[in-house]
Amino acid sequence: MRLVGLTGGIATGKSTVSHFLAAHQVPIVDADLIARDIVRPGEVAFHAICDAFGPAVLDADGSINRQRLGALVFGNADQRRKLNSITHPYIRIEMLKSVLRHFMAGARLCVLDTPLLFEAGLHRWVHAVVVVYCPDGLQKERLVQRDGLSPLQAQLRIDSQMPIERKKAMAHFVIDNSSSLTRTRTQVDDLIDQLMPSRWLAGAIWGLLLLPASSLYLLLVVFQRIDRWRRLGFFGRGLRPAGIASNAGIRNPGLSIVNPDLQMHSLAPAAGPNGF
Ligand SMILES: CC(C)(COP(=O)(O)OP(=O)(O)OC[C@H]1O[C@@H](n2cnc3c(N)ncnc32)[C@H](O)[C@@H]1O)[C@@H](O)C(=O)NCCC(=O)NCCS
Ligand SMILES: Nc1ncnc2c1ncn2[C@@H]1O[C@H](COP(=O)(O)OP(=O)(O)OP(=O)(O)O)[C@@H](O)[C@H]1O
Repeated sequence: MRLVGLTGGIATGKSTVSHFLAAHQVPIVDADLIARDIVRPGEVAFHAICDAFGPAVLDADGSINRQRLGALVFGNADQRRKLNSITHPYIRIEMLKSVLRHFMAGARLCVLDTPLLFEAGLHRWVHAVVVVYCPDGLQKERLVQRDGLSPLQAQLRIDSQMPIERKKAMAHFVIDNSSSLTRTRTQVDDLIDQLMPSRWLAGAIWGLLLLPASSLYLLLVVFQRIDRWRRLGFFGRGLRPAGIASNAGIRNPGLSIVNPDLQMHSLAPAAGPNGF
């Protein structure tokens, strides 16, 4: 299977290109979707985010308010680094699991749709990098229009990433998405012709790597299950979920948190003097 990294700047058109790729039955591993899954209440990164950012980033129903967390991290490099250091390890593991699943299912090509491919160093792990490009003026215009942001908010998001011109210079392939969707689709069709490995090559690699790939997949699943049990305290006292251990206000009895995972742990034995 050939692994391709698809990246670009925010709102330069990665999802648009992914959509065209998916129409060719190419499997897509979407880092933004994974990033959303792992921060749902009770999921792996949720407690760590509560711990690091406090109750200000929670909604009344106990879920993370993405708009507020976004306002904190876009425009503040330290806060962004803090959020990335929590989420990125989990995103990487989920991406790897997803890649392995597509490999085991016999996919010949798999695309990692990852806005921060270069920033996170993931470009080193793929066969080729495709950058979806449009000039930054147009990027900002599309971002403002799509997300209803002010020009300043849009600029802060754009400035949180490596400049699109630099990404373009580092790409193996560039898809210019600054004109019509039809032109973009034509470029995607050409790209697939160039990137799709032959059946015999993909089949030979599949035969060779199926056993190690499935073993690695199984290991990751077991590792994650044990980690979850450990965090839930199934091994003796265990580790308290991060959000509860802090003095960031999560234990404030006046705060309405309906996540059962959190409630269960708020009944855990009293913490030591430093909260642990
Ligand atoms: C900050 C958050 C809460 C904002 O959520 P929101 O729903 O407003 O945006 P969404 O998740 O749809 O992301 C939109 C775009 O913002 C850009 N973006 C997201 N996170 C980051 C980041 N940490 N640094 C730079 N750009 C980012 C990407 O281009 C992404 O496509 C959210 O993006 C998040 O949890 N980010 C951290 C995880 C991450 O790095 N995600 C990117 C995938 S690797
Ligand atoms: N060729 C095009 N012509 C006009 N509008 C476009 C074109 N390509 C994308 N758009 C619009 O630009 C916006 C951004 O595109 P898209 O959502 O695909 O970007 P993205 O890179 O996936 O964004 P993000 O980084 O936030 O995930 C969308 O509203 C989309 O409809």
